[in-house]
Amino acid sequence: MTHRAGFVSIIGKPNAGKSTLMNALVGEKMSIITPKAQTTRHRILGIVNGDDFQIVFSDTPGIIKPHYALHDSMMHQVEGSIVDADLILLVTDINEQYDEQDVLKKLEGSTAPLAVLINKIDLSDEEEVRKKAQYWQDTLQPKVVFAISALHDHNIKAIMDFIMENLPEHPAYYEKDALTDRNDRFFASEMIRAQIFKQYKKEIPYSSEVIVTAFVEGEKLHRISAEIIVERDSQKNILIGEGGKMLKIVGTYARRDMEEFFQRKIFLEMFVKVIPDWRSKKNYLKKFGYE
Ligand SMILES: Nc1nc2c(ncn2[C@@H]2O[C@H](COP(=O)(O)OP(=O)(O)OP(=O)(O)O)[C@@H](O)[C@H]2O)c(=O)[nH]1
Repeated sequence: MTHRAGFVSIIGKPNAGKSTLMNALVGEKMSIITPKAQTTRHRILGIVNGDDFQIVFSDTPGIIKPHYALHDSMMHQVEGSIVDADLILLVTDINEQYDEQDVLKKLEGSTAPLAVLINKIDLSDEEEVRKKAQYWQDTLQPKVVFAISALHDHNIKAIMDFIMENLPEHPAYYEKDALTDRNDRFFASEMIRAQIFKQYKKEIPYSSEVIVTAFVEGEKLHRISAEIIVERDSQKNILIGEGGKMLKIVGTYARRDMEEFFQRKIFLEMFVKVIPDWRSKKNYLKKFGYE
């Protein structure tokens, strides 16, 4: 029996719907999804296994011009995933105003087969889809252009078929029961970060990082301790809120998500810590897992 396996990179601008697509393709809630741009900070692998195939998806941070060392790391992860790719899925929001130069630049020199996915077509009409499809065909000459809605599972099957047709012959890269390269600590910290993105306005989410400092597994209960790092005292105060009100909301929702994800009761404690300008400091970024 021939076996197929390969790396499929999902790239695009912030907020295009990359994480939503990855979760739809993998069938698991692997990447956190929020209405805010730049939610995803790490490359996250999502693996789909069959008897004679293994697809290794990479969800990647949205492509932007870097303003902090943190962004440099995020963009390196995108570049790495393009280099590794056997196939590239470029996700673009149908309502994007032809402003994707940074994305096109990243793709220069890449020889992997490319599919352009015009996403969120549920928010548009046929005429616009036709125009955009033509634009992408002319601009990048991809192997194929799909009009999709990641949120509503529209045309996901067609993407899977395209991937299967273009997957190289290769042995599996990961164990056949692996779903991701990330561990439970990572997913726990991401679930807290998702709530920070959802509960606060602009500044706090982008200035926050979450580190799980302890993860003790029990048969009935997991005990999880986490630190939330912010850049300034003022942010710490906002994050905690009056009498701890805001932090309690974050904790409550994050705990619920964790209980669903891990299928266990969760005891969660969180501490807020200030590290001035951590986003610009290489040593802290390294410590937080940004290479
Ligand atoms: N209407 C509609 N909304 C969508 C669709 N796909 C994604 N969204 C929404 O778009 C927003 C961004 O989705 P994400 O999947 O987090 O986008 P992303 O590209 O991973 O974002 P970054 O992490 O910033 O790179 C969320 O509010 C999604 O619910 C779609 O097909 N239709």
